[in-house]
Amino acid sequence: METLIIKGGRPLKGNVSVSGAKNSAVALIPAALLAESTTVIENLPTIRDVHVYETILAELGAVVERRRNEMHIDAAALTNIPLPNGKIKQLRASYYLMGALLGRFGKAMIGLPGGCSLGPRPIDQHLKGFVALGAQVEQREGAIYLSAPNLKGARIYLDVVSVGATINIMLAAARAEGTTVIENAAKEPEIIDVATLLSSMGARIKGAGTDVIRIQGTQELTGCRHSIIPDRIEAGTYMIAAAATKGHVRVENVIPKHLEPVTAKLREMGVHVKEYDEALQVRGVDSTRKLDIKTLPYPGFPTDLQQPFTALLTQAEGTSLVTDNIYSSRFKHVDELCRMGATIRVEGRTAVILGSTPLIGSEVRASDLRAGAALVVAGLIAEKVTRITGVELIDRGYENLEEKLSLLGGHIWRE
Ligand SMILES: CC(=O)N[C@H]1[C@@H](OP(=O)(O)OP(=O)(O)OC[C@H]2O[C@@H](n3ccc(=O)[nH]c3=O)[C@H](O)[C@@H]2O)O[C@H](CO)[C@@H](O)[C@@H]1O
Ligand SMILES: C=C(OP(=O)(O)O)C(=O)O
Repeated sequence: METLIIKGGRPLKGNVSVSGAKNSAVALIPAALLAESTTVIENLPTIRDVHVYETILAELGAVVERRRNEMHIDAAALTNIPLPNGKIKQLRASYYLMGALLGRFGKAMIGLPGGCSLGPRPIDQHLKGFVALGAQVEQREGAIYLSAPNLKGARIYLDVVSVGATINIMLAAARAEGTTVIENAAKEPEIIDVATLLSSMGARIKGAGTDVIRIQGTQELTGCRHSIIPDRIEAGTYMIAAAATKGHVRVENVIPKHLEPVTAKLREMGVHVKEYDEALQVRGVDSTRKLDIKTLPYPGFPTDLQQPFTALLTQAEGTSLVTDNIYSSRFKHVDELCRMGATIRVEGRTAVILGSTPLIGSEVRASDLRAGAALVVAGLIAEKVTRITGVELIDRGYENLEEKLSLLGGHIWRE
């Protein structure tokens, strides 16, 4: 079992470069299976979710080659074997194999996905979309069976704004006959990234990034080359860590627009944030003001940064409120932060965080990916040594976390 060890109390200083986005990578890899020729994905982060996907692709018969941060995927000889469980359960985004295999073969059998446990995470909107495209859907013994000899474009209104359902429907629709219209679609930058790849492969997609997306499908998708957008959640985590340690950090290789909600909230606290074309510079201050945060679908404040931000708010002056409107129980980090001396109580979907609280290094466990990020931020602030277990969950989404933080002067290592 690996442990992350952090000796806190050192301000982070210097430059850090952000990797490609996890939530794009895990959608672009299955999207590549829609073509019968080679797709090259650049700026791929070296994270566990990508590694698990690589092994699933090998099981399916795709020829996968890794060259540094590139993945070459030749899906010409792909086979449509059932994927009931195992690797499928190790990540949330395995659900994209439903849309990809349905599009490519007209049928698929996939186990229910895993991913971070944040409260109920149904996939009813994904399935509603597949049914609208003409698929028969059956759920039994923990797996989904999909079959659609002829996928046909349709108008689909999502009852819930869902990143996964929007992308999954786009994948299947890219090879459907005719036009699909997704209404009340999610607008996250990762959706635009997937639309860009599918367009380069030959589908015609309009409206990605708005709440109405039109996809004109084709059977003629071909491989292409695509570079992944920067990971706004990784970038936000370094911005929060810089503010929390009262450091001075330039976060490079970012799209500042994608981080507007984080920049706005840091500025509201009194933290200095400067925007450049492809970088954000964060300078922490001695005293910060309390805040209220409400998570929302993009362009609102991202739920994936609510947990690390909570660690920062233990240092603000006054009592802050963090409400998660996306997930009902994304608060498993709270008990661990309290173990480190924080005073936080959870009332329904809201964490009430008492500020100006010194944190003391302790033995804590990352229950999920961003809970882990919250504990890393807390460990960087805390007096004495913090030992974090559950590191494999942090590895799902952060490339070279200790190296990047060490280069910024953080005292962090893995045992
Ligand atoms: C791999 C990936 O990209 N993961 C991201 C994706 O997860 P994921 O795609 O799973 O999240 P969704 O956007 O689908 O979920 C948003 C909300 O809709 C609900 N819902 C979703 C689908 C559905 O069929 N029915 C339903 O009720 C969910 O329970 C949740 O309350 O977006 C989340 C919200 O920004 C992020 O936290 C995750 O990091
Ligand atoms: C919740 C997350 O990931 P996933 O949906 O892959 O579990 C996340 O990246 O914070």
